[in-house]
Amino acid sequence: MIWGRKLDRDDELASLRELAEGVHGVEALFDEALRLTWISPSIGRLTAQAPADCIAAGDFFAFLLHESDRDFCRRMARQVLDTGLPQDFELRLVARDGRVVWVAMHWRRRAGGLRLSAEDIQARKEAEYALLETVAELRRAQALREHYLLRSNDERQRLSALLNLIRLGILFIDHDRRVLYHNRAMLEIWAYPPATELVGSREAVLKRQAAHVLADPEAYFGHIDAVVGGRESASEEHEFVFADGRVVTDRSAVVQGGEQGRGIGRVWIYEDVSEARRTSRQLVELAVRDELTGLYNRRRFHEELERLLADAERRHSAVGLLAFDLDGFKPINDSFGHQAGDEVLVGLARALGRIVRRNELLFRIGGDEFALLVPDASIDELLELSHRLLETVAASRFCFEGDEVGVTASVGIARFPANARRGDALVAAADEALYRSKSEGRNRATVSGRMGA
Ligand SMILES: Nc1nc2c(ncn2[C@@H]2O[C@H](COP(=O)(O)OP(=O)(O)OP(=O)(O)O)[C@@H](O)[C@H]2O)c(=O)[nH]1
Repeated sequence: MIWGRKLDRDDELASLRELAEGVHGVEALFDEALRLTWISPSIGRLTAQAPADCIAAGDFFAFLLHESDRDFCRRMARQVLDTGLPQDFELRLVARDGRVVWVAMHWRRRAGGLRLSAEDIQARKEAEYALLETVAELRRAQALREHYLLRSNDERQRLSALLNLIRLGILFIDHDRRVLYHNRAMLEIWAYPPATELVGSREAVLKRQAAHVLADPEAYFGHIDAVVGGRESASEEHEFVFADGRVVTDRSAVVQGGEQGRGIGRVWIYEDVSEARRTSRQLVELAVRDELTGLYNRRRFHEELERLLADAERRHSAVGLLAFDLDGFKPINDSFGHQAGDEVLVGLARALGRIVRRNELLFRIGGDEFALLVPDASIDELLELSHRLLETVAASRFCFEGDEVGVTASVGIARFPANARRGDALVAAADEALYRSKSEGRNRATVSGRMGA
Protein backbone atom coordinates (compact mmCIF):
# COMPACT_ATOMS: atom_id res chain seq x y z
CA MET A 1 0.00 0.00 0.00
CA ILE A 2 2.80 2.40 0.92
CA TRP A 3 4.46 1.72 -2.39
CA GLY A 4 1.13 2.05 -4.08
CA ARG A 5 0.53 5.48 -2.48
CA LYS A 6 4.04 6.58 -3.38
CA LEU A 7 3.46 5.52 -6.90
CA ASP A 8 0.19 7.47 -6.96
CA ARG A 9 1.91 10.62 -5.66
CA ASP A 10 4.74 10.34 -8.14
CA ASP A 11 2.23 9.83 -10.91
CA GLU A 12 0.25 12.81 -9.72
CA LEU A 13 3.41 14.91 -9.56
CA ALA A 14 4.48 13.85 -13.01
CA SER A 15 1.12 14.60 -14.55
CA LEU A 16 0.91 17.89 -12.63
CA ARG A 17 4.30 18.90 -13.91
CA GLU A 18 3.35 17.96 -17.41
CA LEU A 19 0.19 20.00 -17.08
CA ALA A 20 1.97 22.92 -15.49
CA GLU A 21 4.59 23.13 -18.23
CA GLY A 22 1.83 23.97 -20.65
CA VAL A 23 -0.33 26.36 -18.62
CA HIS A 24 -0.10 30.07 -18.69
CA GLY A 25 -0.08 30.74 -14.94
CA VAL A 26 2.52 29.69 -12.41
CA GLU A 27 2.25 26.45 -10.48
CA ALA A 28 4.47 25.64 -7.52
CA LEU A 29 4.81 22.99 -4.84
CA PHE A 30 6.05 23.48 -1.27
CA ASP A 31 6.96 21.01 1.44
CA GLU A 32 5.73 21.18 5.03
CA ALA A 33 8.55 23.59 5.92
CA LEU A 34 7.27 25.91 3.16
CA ARG A 35 10.34 25.24 1.07
CA LEU A 36 9.81 25.49 -2.66
CA THR A 37 10.27 22.04 -4.20
CA TRP A 38 9.11 22.73 -7.73
CA ILE A 39 7.90 25.68 -9.81
CA SER A 40 6.63 25.82 -13.38
CA PRO A 41 8.79 27.47 -16.04
CA SER A 42 6.18 30.19 -16.57
CA ILE A 43 7.72 31.96 -13.53
CA GLY A 44 10.41 32.99 -16.01
CA ARG A 45 7.87 34.86 -18.17
CA LEU A 46 6.53 36.66 -15.11
CA THR A 47 9.71 37.49 -13.21
CA ALA A 48 12.59 36.62 -15.58
CA GLN A 49 13.83 34.19 -12.91
CA ALA A 50 14.68 30.59 -13.80
CA PRO A 51 12.78 27.87 -11.84
CA ALA A 52 16.07 26.36 -10.70
CA ASP A 53 17.21 29.73 -9.26
CA CYS A 54 13.91 30.05 -7.42
CA ILE A 55 14.38 26.63 -5.83
CA ALA A 56 18.05 27.24 -5.09
CA ALA A 57 17.24 30.55 -3.38
CA GLY A 58 15.83 28.58 -0.43
CA ASP A 59 13.31 31.17 0.77
CA PHE A 60 10.68 31.54 -1.97
CA PHE A 61 9.00 34.39 -0.12
CA ALA A 62 12.16 36.45 0.26
CA PHE A 63 13.31 35.70 -3.27
CA LEU A 64 10.17 36.49 -5.25
CA LEU A 65 7.70 38.46 -3.16
CA HIS A 66 7.45 42.17 -2.66
CA GLU A 67 8.86 43.14 0.71
CA SER A 68 5.54 44.41 2.06
CA ASP A 69 3.69 41.23 1.14
CA ARG A 70 6.17 38.60 2.45
CA ASP A 71 5.01 38.25 6.06
CA PHE A 72 1.39 38.21 5.10
CA CYS A 73 1.95 35.53 2.50
CA ARG A 74 3.98 33.35 4.88
CA ARG A 75 1.26 33.64 7.50
CA MET A 76 -1.45 32.66 5.06
CA ALA A 77 0.56 29.72 3.70
CA ARG A 78 1.08 28.44 7.21
CA GLN A 79 -2.60 28.83 7.92
CA VAL A 80 -3.41 26.67 4.90
CA LEU A 81 -0.95 24.07 6.18
CA ASP A 82 -2.53 24.14 9.64
CA THR A 83 -6.19 24.30 8.75
CA GLY A 84 -6.22 22.60 5.36
CA LEU A 85 -8.51 25.36 4.13
CA PRO A 86 -7.53 26.95 0.81
CA GLN A 87 -6.74 30.70 0.62
CA ASP A 88 -7.00 33.17 -2.25
CA PHE A 89 -5.43 36.59 -2.26
CA GLU A 90 -3.59 39.06 -4.44
CA LEU A 91 -0.06 40.29 -3.93
CA ARG A 92 3.04 41.54 -5.66
CA LEU A 93 6.02 39.62 -7.04
CA VAL A 94 9.24 41.42 -7.82
CA ALA A 95 10.85 40.59 -11.13
CA ARG A 96 14.56 40.29 -11.67
CA ASP A 97 14.75 43.83 -13.07
CA GLY A 98 12.87 45.20 -10.01
CA ARG A 99 9.54 45.45 -11.84
CA VAL A 100 6.46 44.71 -9.68
CA VAL A 101 4.00 42.15 -10.99
CA TRP A 102 0.61 41.64 -9.41
CA VAL A 103 -0.59 38.03 -9.13
CA ALA A 104 -3.70 36.31 -7.81
CA MET A 105 -2.58 33.41 -5.59
CA HIS A 106 -4.50 30.28 -4.76
CA TRP A 107 -2.98 28.19 -1.95
CA ARG A 108 -4.26 24.76 -1.09
CA ARG A 109 -3.15 21.79 0.97
CA ARG A 110 -1.68 18.78 -0.70
CA ALA A 111 -0.11 15.66 0.72
CA GLY A 112 3.31 16.60 2.07
CA GLY A 113 2.93 20.30 1.68
CA LEU A 114 1.20 23.05 -0.30
CA ARG A 115 0.35 23.78 -3.87
CA LEU A 116 0.33 27.29 -5.20
CA SER A 117 -1.37 28.46 -8.40
CA ALA A 118 -0.62 32.07 -9.33
CA GLU A 119 -2.09 34.04 -12.15
CA ASP A 120 -0.73 37.24 -13.68
CA ILE A 121 -3.22 40.05 -12.99
CA GLN A 122 -0.90 42.94 -13.72
CA ALA A 123 -3.00 44.15 -16.66
CA ARG A 124 -6.19 44.13 -14.56
CA LYS A 125 -4.38 45.90 -11.71
CA GLU A 126 -3.12 48.56 -14.09
CA ALA A 127 -6.65 49.01 -15.44
CA GLU A 128 -7.88 49.25 -11.87
CA TYR A 129 -5.21 51.81 -11.03
CA ALA A 130 -6.07 53.81 -14.13
CA LEU A 131 -9.73 53.68 -13.15
CA LEU A 132 -8.94 54.73 -9.60
CA GLU A 133 -6.79 57.55 -10.94
CA THR A 134 -9.63 58.68 -13.23
CA VAL A 135 -12.10 58.56 -10.34
CA ALA A 136 -9.69 60.54 -8.17
CA GLU A 137 -9.22 63.02 -11.00
CA LEU A 138 -12.99 63.38 -11.36
CA ARG A 139 -13.35 63.88 -7.61
CA ARG A 140 -10.64 66.53 -7.67
CA ALA A 141 -12.33 68.27 -10.61
CA GLN A 142 -15.70 68.13 -8.86
CA ALA A 143 -14.22 69.49 -5.64
CA LEU A 144 -12.62 72.29 -7.64
CA ARG A 145 -15.91 73.03 -9.39
CA GLU A 146 -17.73 73.14 -6.06
CA HIS A 147 -15.05 75.44 -4.69
CA TYR A 148 -15.39 77.80 -7.66
CA LEU A 149 -19.19 77.62 -7.51
CA LEU A 150 -19.05 78.59 -3.85
CA ARG A 151 -16.65 81.39 -4.61
CA SER A 152 -18.73 82.63 -7.52
CA ASN A 153 -21.85 82.54 -5.32
CA ASP A 154 -20.02 84.57 -2.67
CA GLU A 155 -18.85 86.92 -5.39
CA ARG A 156 -22.42 87.27 -6.68
CA GLN A 157 -23.71 88.00 -3.17
CA ARG A 158 -21.07 90.67 -2.65
CA LEU A 159 -21.76 92.22 -6.04
CA SER A 160 -25.52 92.16 -5.52
CA ALA A 161 -25.17 93.84 -2.08
CA LEU A 162 -22.98 96.50 -3.64
CA LEU A 163 -25.27 97.10 -6.60
CA ASN A 164 -28.26 97.39 -4.31
CA LEU A 165 -26.53 100.10 -2.30
CA ILE A 166 -25.62 102.41 -5.15
CA ARG A 167 -27.95 105.13 -6.39
CA LEU A 168 -27.56 104.28 -10.06
CA GLY A 169 -30.33 102.12 -11.47
CA ILE A 170 -28.99 99.03 -13.24
CA LEU A 171 -30.95 96.85 -15.63
CA PHE A 172 -29.58 93.92 -17.59
CA ILE A 173 -31.56 92.70 -20.61
CA ASP A 174 -30.59 89.49 -22.42
CA HIS A 175 -30.71 88.69 -26.13
CA ASP A 176 -34.32 87.58 -25.93
CA ARG A 177 -35.20 90.95 -24.44
CA ARG A 178 -35.90 89.56 -21.01
CA VAL A 179 -34.75 91.01 -17.71
CA LEU A 180 -31.73 89.11 -16.33
CA TYR A 181 -30.94 91.45 -13.45
CA HIS A 182 -32.01 94.74 -11.89
CA ASN A 183 -31.05 96.48 -8.67
CA ARG A 184 -33.17 98.38 -6.14
CA ALA A 185 -32.34 101.84 -7.49
CA MET A 186 -33.71 100.77 -10.88
CA LEU A 187 -37.07 100.00 -9.23
CA GLU A 188 -37.04 103.35 -7.43
CA ILE A 189 -36.24 105.36 -10.55
CA TRP A 190 -38.93 103.62 -12.60
CA ALA A 191 -41.43 103.98 -9.72
CA TYR A 192 -42.02 100.27 -9.12
CA PRO A 193 -43.08 99.12 -5.64
CA PRO A 194 -39.88 98.24 -3.69
CA ALA A 195 -40.32 94.45 -3.61
CA THR A 196 -41.09 94.08 -7.34
CA GLU A 197 -39.25 91.18 -9.00
CA LEU A 198 -38.67 91.81 -12.69
CA VAL A 199 -36.18 89.03 -13.46
CA GLY A 200 -37.57 86.98 -16.34
CA SER A 201 -40.04 89.70 -17.40
CA ARG A 202 -40.25 90.66 -21.05
CA GLU A 203 -39.30 94.13 -22.26
CA ALA A 204 -42.98 94.72 -22.99
CA VAL A 205 -43.65 94.64 -19.24
CA LEU A 206 -41.07 97.39 -18.71
CA LYS A 207 -42.58 99.42 -21.54
CA ARG A 208 -46.01 99.28 -19.91
CA GLN A 209 -44.59 100.82 -16.74
CA ALA A 210 -42.58 103.38 -18.76
CA ALA A 211 -45.74 104.45 -20.62
CA HIS A 212 -47.29 105.03 -17.22
CA VAL A 213 -44.58 107.17 -15.64
CA LEU A 214 -42.83 109.04 -18.48
CA ALA A 215 -43.75 112.53 -19.69
CA ASP A 216 -43.24 111.50 -23.34
CA PRO A 217 -43.18 107.68 -23.62
CA GLU A 218 -43.19 107.62 -27.43
CA ALA A 219 -40.04 109.75 -27.64
CA TYR A 220 -38.36 107.47 -25.12
CA PHE A 221 -39.30 104.29 -27.00
CA GLY A 222 -37.91 105.89 -30.16
CA HIS A 223 -34.64 106.44 -28.31
CA ILE A 224 -34.55 102.80 -27.11
CA ASP A 225 -35.16 101.50 -30.66
CA ALA A 226 -32.41 103.74 -32.01
CA VAL A 227 -29.92 102.54 -29.40
CA VAL A 228 -30.76 98.84 -29.68
CA GLY A 229 -31.08 98.95 -33.48
CA GLY A 230 -27.86 100.97 -33.89
CA ARG A 231 -24.46 99.37 -34.16
CA GLU A 232 -22.93 101.31 -31.28
CA SER A 233 -21.77 99.01 -28.49
CA ALA A 234 -22.12 101.83 -25.96
CA SER A 235 -24.74 104.59 -26.10
CA GLU A 236 -24.28 108.27 -25.30
CA GLU A 237 -25.94 109.72 -22.21
CA HIS A 238 -29.60 110.45 -22.93
CA GLU A 239 -31.76 112.71 -20.77
CA PHE A 240 -35.50 112.22 -20.35
CA VAL A 241 -38.23 113.52 -18.09
CA PHE A 242 -40.81 111.73 -15.95
CA ALA A 243 -44.42 112.83 -15.61
CA ASP A 244 -43.67 113.84 -12.00
CA GLY A 245 -40.95 116.22 -13.21
CA ARG A 246 -37.91 114.08 -12.39
CA VAL A 247 -35.02 114.28 -14.84
CA VAL A 248 -33.20 110.98 -15.48
CA THR A 249 -30.34 110.00 -17.76
CA ASP A 250 -29.65 106.62 -19.30
CA ARG A 251 -26.61 105.02 -20.85
CA SER A 252 -26.25 101.51 -22.15
CA ALA A 253 -23.60 99.11 -23.35
CA VAL A 254 -23.49 95.70 -24.94
CA VAL A 255 -22.05 93.16 -22.52
CA GLN A 256 -19.39 91.11 -24.27
CA GLY A 257 -19.09 87.36 -23.69
CA GLY A 258 -21.12 84.34 -24.72
CA GLU A 259 -20.50 82.24 -27.82
CA GLN A 260 -18.22 83.69 -30.48
CA GLY A 261 -18.19 86.93 -28.52
CA ARG A 262 -21.62 87.92 -29.86
CA GLY A 263 -22.46 89.60 -26.54
CA ILE A 264 -24.77 88.28 -23.86
CA GLY A 265 -27.12 91.22 -23.67
CA ARG A 266 -27.22 94.91 -22.83
CA VAL A 267 -26.81 96.72 -19.55
CA TRP A 268 -28.70 99.99 -18.91
CA ILE A 269 -27.67 102.48 -16.28
CA TYR A 270 -30.12 105.11 -15.03
CA GLU A 271 -29.30 108.16 -12.98
CA ASP A 272 -31.78 110.52 -11.38
CA VAL A 273 -30.18 113.90 -12.10
CA SER A 274 -33.15 116.06 -10.96
CA GLU A 275 -31.25 117.41 -7.95
CA ALA A 276 -28.09 118.09 -9.95
CA ARG A 277 -30.06 119.88 -12.67
CA ARG A 278 -31.92 121.96 -10.04
CA THR A 279 -28.65 122.96 -8.40
CA SER A 280 -26.99 123.93 -11.67
CA ARG A 281 -30.10 125.95 -12.64
CA GLN A 282 -29.89 127.72 -9.28
CA LEU A 283 -26.20 128.44 -9.80
CA VAL A 284 -26.86 129.88 -13.24
CA GLU A 285 -29.67 132.02 -11.76
CA LEU A 286 -27.35 133.23 -9.02
CA ALA A 287 -24.76 134.22 -11.59
CA VAL A 288 -27.20 136.38 -13.57
CA ARG A 289 -29.19 137.94 -10.70
CA ASP A 290 -28.40 141.05 -8.71
CA GLU A 291 -28.07 139.96 -5.11
CA LEU A 292 -29.77 143.01 -3.55
CA THR A 293 -32.83 143.54 -5.73
CA GLY A 294 -33.20 140.13 -7.35
CA LEU A 295 -33.33 141.80 -10.77
CA TYR A 296 -31.22 140.46 -13.65
CA ASN A 297 -27.68 141.90 -13.50
CA ARG A 298 -25.30 143.56 -15.98
CA ARG A 299 -24.03 140.21 -17.23
CA ARG A 300 -27.54 139.05 -18.12
CA PHE A 301 -28.28 142.50 -19.61
CA HIS A 302 -25.53 142.06 -22.21
CA GLU A 303 -26.61 138.48 -23.01
CA GLU A 304 -30.24 139.51 -23.47
CA LEU A 305 -29.30 142.62 -25.47
CA GLU A 306 -27.31 140.52 -27.95
CA ARG A 307 -30.06 137.89 -28.14
CA LEU A 308 -32.82 140.48 -28.74
CA LEU A 309 -30.78 142.34 -31.36
CA ALA A 310 -30.02 139.13 -33.26
CA ASP A 311 -33.68 138.20 -33.13
CA ALA A 312 -34.79 141.69 -34.27
CA GLU A 313 -32.23 141.61 -37.08
CA ARG A 314 -33.71 138.34 -38.32
CA ARG A 315 -37.30 139.50 -38.00
CA HIS A 316 -36.64 143.09 -39.15
CA SER A 317 -38.18 144.42 -35.98
CA ALA A 318 -37.15 147.03 -33.39
CA VAL A 319 -35.69 146.84 -29.87
CA GLY A 320 -36.05 149.65 -27.37
CA LEU A 321 -33.56 150.40 -24.59
CA LEU A 322 -34.44 152.58 -21.62
CA ALA A 323 -31.37 153.41 -19.55
CA PHE A 324 -32.19 155.19 -16.29
CA ASP A 325 -30.38 156.45 -13.24
CA LEU A 326 -31.84 157.73 -9.96
CA ASP A 327 -31.67 161.43 -9.13
CA GLY A 328 -30.81 162.44 -5.59
CA PHE A 329 -30.02 158.95 -4.37
CA LYS A 330 -26.67 159.78 -2.81
CA PRO A 331 -28.17 162.14 -0.17
CA ILE A 332 -30.33 159.28 1.17
CA ASN A 333 -27.21 157.22 1.72
CA ASP A 334 -25.47 160.17 3.26
CA SER A 335 -28.34 161.16 5.56
CA PHE A 336 -29.77 157.79 6.60
CA GLY A 337 -27.00 155.30 5.86
CA HIS A 338 -26.30 152.64 3.30
CA GLN A 339 -29.04 150.37 4.68
CA ALA A 340 -31.65 153.02 3.92
CA GLY A 341 -30.24 153.40 0.39
CA ASP A 342 -30.55 149.63 -0.05
CA GLU A 343 -34.20 149.73 1.01
CA VAL A 344 -34.87 152.43 -1.59
CA LEU A 345 -33.21 150.34 -4.31
CA VAL A 346 -35.19 147.22 -3.34
CA GLY A 347 -38.49 149.14 -3.05
CA LEU A 348 -38.06 150.79 -6.44
CA ALA A 349 -37.07 147.48 -8.10
CA ARG A 350 -40.29 145.96 -6.74
CA ALA A 351 -42.43 148.88 -7.86
CA LEU A 352 -40.87 148.93 -11.34
CA GLY A 353 -41.27 145.16 -11.62
CA ARG A 354 -45.01 145.73 -11.38
CA ILE A 355 -45.16 148.06 -14.40
CA VAL A 356 -43.08 146.02 -16.87
CA ARG A 357 -44.88 143.62 -19.18
CA ARG A 358 -43.98 139.94 -19.59
CA ASN A 359 -41.85 140.49 -22.69
CA GLU A 360 -40.00 143.49 -21.17
CA LEU A 361 -36.83 142.83 -19.20
CA LEU A 362 -35.72 144.95 -16.21
CA PHE A 363 -32.05 145.00 -15.09
CA ARG A 364 -29.99 146.62 -12.36
CA ILE A 365 -26.80 147.51 -14.17
CA GLY A 366 -25.02 148.67 -11.00
CA GLY A 367 -25.27 151.33 -8.25
CA ASP A 368 -28.43 153.33 -8.97
CA GLU A 369 -28.38 152.54 -12.71
CA PHE A 370 -31.09 150.42 -14.29
CA ALA A 371 -32.11 149.37 -17.80
CA LEU A 372 -35.24 148.13 -19.50
CA LEU A 373 -35.15 146.16 -22.77
CA VAL A 374 -38.35 146.28 -24.82
CA PRO A 375 -38.80 144.14 -27.94
CA ASP A 376 -40.96 145.30 -30.88
CA ALA A 377 -41.53 148.77 -29.43
CA SER A 378 -42.43 151.97 -31.33
CA ILE A 379 -40.98 155.25 -30.13
CA ASP A 380 -44.42 156.28 -28.79
CA GLU A 381 -44.68 153.11 -26.78
CA LEU A 382 -41.18 153.71 -25.38
CA LEU A 383 -42.06 157.27 -24.40
CA GLU A 384 -45.26 156.12 -22.80
CA LEU A 385 -43.36 153.45 -20.84
CA SER A 386 -40.74 156.05 -19.78
CA HIS A 387 -43.42 158.28 -18.31
CA ARG A 388 -44.98 155.43 -16.40
CA LEU A 389 -41.51 154.63 -15.09
CA LEU A 390 -40.83 158.24 -14.06
CA GLU A 391 -44.20 158.44 -12.32
CA THR A 392 -43.66 155.17 -10.50
CA VAL A 393 -40.22 156.23 -9.20
CA ALA A 394 -41.41 159.68 -8.19
CA ALA A 395 -44.51 158.28 -6.48
CA SER A 396 -42.50 155.83 -4.35
CA ARG A 397 -42.05 157.23 -0.86
CA PHE A 398 -39.79 155.94 1.92
CA CYS A 399 -39.76 156.79 5.59
CA PHE A 400 -36.46 156.96 7.52
CA GLU A 401 -36.08 158.33 11.07
CA GLY A 402 -39.53 159.95 10.75
CA ASP A 403 -38.67 161.72 7.49
CA GLU A 404 -40.48 160.86 4.27
CA VAL A 405 -38.06 160.76 1.35
CA GLY A 406 -38.14 159.89 -2.33
CA VAL A 407 -36.11 160.08 -5.52
CA THR A 408 -36.77 160.69 -9.21
CA ALA A 409 -35.17 159.14 -12.28
CA SER A 410 -33.63 160.36 -15.53
CA VAL A 411 -34.22 158.23 -18.60
CA GLY A 412 -32.36 157.90 -21.91
CA ILE A 413 -34.20 156.18 -24.80
CA ALA A 414 -32.49 154.49 -27.77
CA ARG A 415 -33.86 152.17 -30.43
CA PHE A 416 -32.45 149.49 -32.65
CA PRO A 417 -31.98 149.92 -35.55
CA ALA A 418 -32.88 153.67 -35.76
CA ASN A 419 -30.19 154.87 -33.30
CA ALA A 420 -27.67 152.03 -33.44
CA ARG A 421 -27.22 148.62 -35.05
CA ARG A 422 -24.85 147.13 -32.47
CA GLY A 423 -25.31 146.48 -28.76
CA ASP A 424 -22.48 148.69 -27.44
CA ALA A 425 -23.51 151.56 -29.76
CA LEU A 426 -27.12 151.25 -28.59
CA VAL A 427 -25.99 151.43 -24.93
CA ALA A 428 -23.84 154.49 -25.74
CA ALA A 429 -26.80 156.19 -27.49
CA ALA A 430 -29.10 155.56 -24.49
CA ASP A 431 -26.39 156.79 -22.04
CA GLU A 432 -25.97 159.94 -24.11
CA ALA A 433 -29.73 160.62 -23.98
CA LEU A 434 -29.72 159.86 -20.22
CA TYR A 435 -26.93 162.38 -19.72
CA ARG A 436 -29.05 164.95 -21.55
CA SER A 437 -32.00 164.22 -19.23
CA LYS A 438 -29.70 164.76 -16.24
CA SER A 439 -28.24 167.97 -17.62
CA GLU A 440 -31.63 169.34 -18.66
CA GLY A 441 -33.02 169.13 -15.16
CA ARG A 442 -33.57 165.42 -14.27
CA ASN A 443 -36.87 163.56 -13.74
CA ARG A 444 -37.39 163.36 -17.48
CA ALA A 445 -36.89 161.12 -20.52
CA THR A 446 -34.86 161.99 -23.61
CA VAL A 447 -34.87 160.18 -26.94
CA SER A 448 -31.48 159.58 -28.56
CA GLY A 449 -30.76 161.72 -31.60
CA ARG A 450 -28.08 159.38 -32.95
CA MET A 451 -28.33 157.93 -36.43
CA GLY A 452 -28.15 154.14 -36.54
CA ALA A 453 -24.69 152.80 -37.50
N1 LIG B 1 -27.18 151.97 -0.51
C1 LIG B 1 -26.54 151.71 -1.61
N2 LIG B 1 -25.89 152.67 -2.28
C2 LIG B 1 -25.24 152.40 -3.41
C3 LIG B 1 -25.20 151.11 -3.92
N3 LIG B 1 -24.48 151.14 -5.10
C4 LIG B 1 -24.09 152.42 -5.28
N4 LIG B 1 -24.55 153.19 -4.26
C5 LIG B 1 -24.39 154.57 -4.07
O1 LIG B 1 -25.20 155.27 -4.99
C6 LIG B 1 -24.69 156.56 -5.19
C7 LIG B 1 -24.72 156.87 -6.63
O2 LIG B 1 -24.17 158.14 -6.88
P1 LIG B 1 -24.87 159.25 -7.73
O3 LIG B 1 -25.44 158.63 -8.98
O4 LIG B 1 -23.89 160.40 -7.89
O5 LIG B 1 -25.99 159.71 -6.82
P2 LIG B 1 -27.18 160.71 -7.12
O6 LIG B 1 -27.42 161.44 -5.88
O7 LIG B 1 -28.32 159.95 -7.65
O8 LIG B 1 -26.60 161.68 -8.24
P3 LIG B 1 -27.19 162.00 -9.68
O9 LIG B 1 -27.23 160.74 -10.41
O10 LIG B 1 -26.20 162.97 -10.25
O11 LIG B 1 -28.54 162.54 -9.49
C8 LIG B 1 -23.27 156.54 -4.60
O12 LIG B 1 -23.27 157.27 -3.37
C9 LIG B 1 -22.99 155.08 -4.34
O13 LIG B 1 -22.16 154.89 -3.20
C10 LIG B 1 -25.90 150.09 -3.24
O14 LIG B 1 -25.93 148.91 -3.62
N5 LIG B 1 -26.55 150.44 -2.11
